[in-house]
Amino acid sequence: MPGSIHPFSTHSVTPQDYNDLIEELNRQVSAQHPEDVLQFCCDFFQHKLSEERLQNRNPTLVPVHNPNDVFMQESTINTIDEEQDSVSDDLPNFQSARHRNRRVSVSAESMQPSKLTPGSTLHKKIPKSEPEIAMISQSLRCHFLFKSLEEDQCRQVIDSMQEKKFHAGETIIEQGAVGDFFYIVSSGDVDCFVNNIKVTSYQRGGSFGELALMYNAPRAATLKAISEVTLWALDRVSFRSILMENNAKKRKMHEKFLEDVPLFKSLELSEIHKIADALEPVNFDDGDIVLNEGDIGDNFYLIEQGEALFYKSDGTNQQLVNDMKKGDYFGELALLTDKPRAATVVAKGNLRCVTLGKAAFTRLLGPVMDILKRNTANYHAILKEAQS
Ligand SMILES: Nc1ncnc2c1ncn2[C@@H]1O[C@@H]2COP(=O)(O)O[C@H]2[C@H]1O
Repeated sequence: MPGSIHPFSTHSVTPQDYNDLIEELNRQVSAQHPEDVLQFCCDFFQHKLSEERLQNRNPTLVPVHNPNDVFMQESTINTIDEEQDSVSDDLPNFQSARHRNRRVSVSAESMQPSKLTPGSTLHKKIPKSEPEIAMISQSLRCHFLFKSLEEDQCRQVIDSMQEKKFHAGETIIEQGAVGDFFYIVSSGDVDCFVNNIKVTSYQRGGSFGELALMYNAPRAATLKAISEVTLWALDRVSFRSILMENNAKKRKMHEKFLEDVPLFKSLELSEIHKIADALEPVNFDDGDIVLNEGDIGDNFYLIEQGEALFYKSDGTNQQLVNDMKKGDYFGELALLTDKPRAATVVAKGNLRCVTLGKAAFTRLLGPVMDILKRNTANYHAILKEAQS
């Protein structure tokens, strides 16, 4: 616009403004002691830039945020048609990742739920049949990310989901691409490949595509339709606006505890965060059976509070073989070996645990798998001793 000052030009920032910014940054760095100072500074300025752009209603392109962005500001990814766009090619995480039929622009927009007013475009209501609503609702209830949502948040997720159809052979998600949607399968079969190796498949009620949206990471796997497929898709903006605040609370709650768990001492903070996100709390009263010897194993447990007793059957009696306390873990043996549970676990007093399902256990505990395997040798020794 001739004669007008660009709202983000240096003209709008006085030397005093600049000094104030630097001082604020210094204060935050001193208060929060970030592990990655450069990333922290980068997030700080991105946050400021996004705020200013929002105020000026000029959502131009900004870089993608760090998954651990403490400023709770998220970039909004809009998928737009190839022929329409004005796209940034300098998105650090996603430079080479471009979807086949879509191009991706990243614009500054607040993801804080408090800033999303009802009736805004983010709170859309896409009509669905009752059976589809029931199916989506059931699928969400089984998903670690959505399980703890309030009823109205769940409803928002369901309302926001849009139908997408794919033909047999079509790629739904490409490994390395930018994350744009989280999906629930309505009908058809979908195969999942990591580095061209099939790792799993999904049918009606199955869901995928959450990782890239949660962590601003490139897609971790390729998903292909192997029949005619209909999916319900939750766009990135809705996903983050509904889920992330909820998740931040959960992360805060478990983070401190996880950092003190000896097994996780070697992990990076970002790895701890991912584990915290996937945890599900479970409580037991005195004498409750947590799991039974001989059962199929489907969960890994960490003791957050209380004590657990381990019993092994000698054919007629139950023998006490071990006990565990806060920070200890159990349940990994059956997951590592695909064998039935090797002992019965009983709560002594009130027992509070957090659990990881098998898929999350395999995906997230890769970095400590060697330690887990090494430690199973101790169990074998304990169990042998108890049986002799
Ligand atoms: N072994 C696996 N590794 C990575 N992603 C997986 C795996 N199994 C299933 N997936 C899903 O495949 C999705 C690919 O996109 P995302 O990375 O967003 O989220 C990923 C998960 O939902």
